[in-house]
Amino acid sequence: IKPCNLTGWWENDLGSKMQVFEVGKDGTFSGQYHTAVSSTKKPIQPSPVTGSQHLDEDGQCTFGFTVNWKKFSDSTAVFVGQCFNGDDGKEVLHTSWLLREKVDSELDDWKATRTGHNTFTRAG
Ligand SMILES: O=C(CCCC[C@@H]1SC[C@@H]2NC(=O)N[C@@H]21)Nc1ccc([N+](=O)[O-])cc1
Repeated sequence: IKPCNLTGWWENDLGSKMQVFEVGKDGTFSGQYHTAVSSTKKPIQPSPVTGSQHLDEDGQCTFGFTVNWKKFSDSTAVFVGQCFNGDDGKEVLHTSWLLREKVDSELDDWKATRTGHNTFTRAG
C-alpha cells in the first residue's frame, strides 16, 4: 500500500482546490487553498494552509489543517479528516470542517461557527 502523503493537488466536491507542498519528516505541511465558494463579496484569493498528518505506513493517515482566509474574509477554517486508499488505488480524503467568521459583538458569538464536510480527490 502506498504510504500516506498529502503532497500535491486536491479537489473537493465544491470544486475548491488545495495544493499541499512537501510534507516534513514530522508530518507538518503547508500549502494553498483556492476555495470555489465564499460568503463574502470580496474576490476570492488563494489562502495559506498549514497542517499536520500522521505518517502511517498503511496509507490511511489522519490529518488536520487550517486555512486563514487572509485577504478576503475575516474568518478561519479548520479541516480534520482521513485519507483512504480506495480499492481502485485512488486516494480520497474524507474531512469535516469548522468555519469561524469574525463577529463584532460577543452577543453574536453563538452564530459565528459553521460546520460541514468535504471529500477531496487528487486533482486531474
Ligand atoms: O467565506 C468565507 C471564506 C471562504 C470559506 C470557504 C469554505 S471553508 C469550508 C468549505 N469548503 C470549501 O472548500 N470552501 C468552504 N468566510 C466566511 C465569510 C462570511 C461568513 N459569515 O458568516 O458571514 C462566514 C465565513
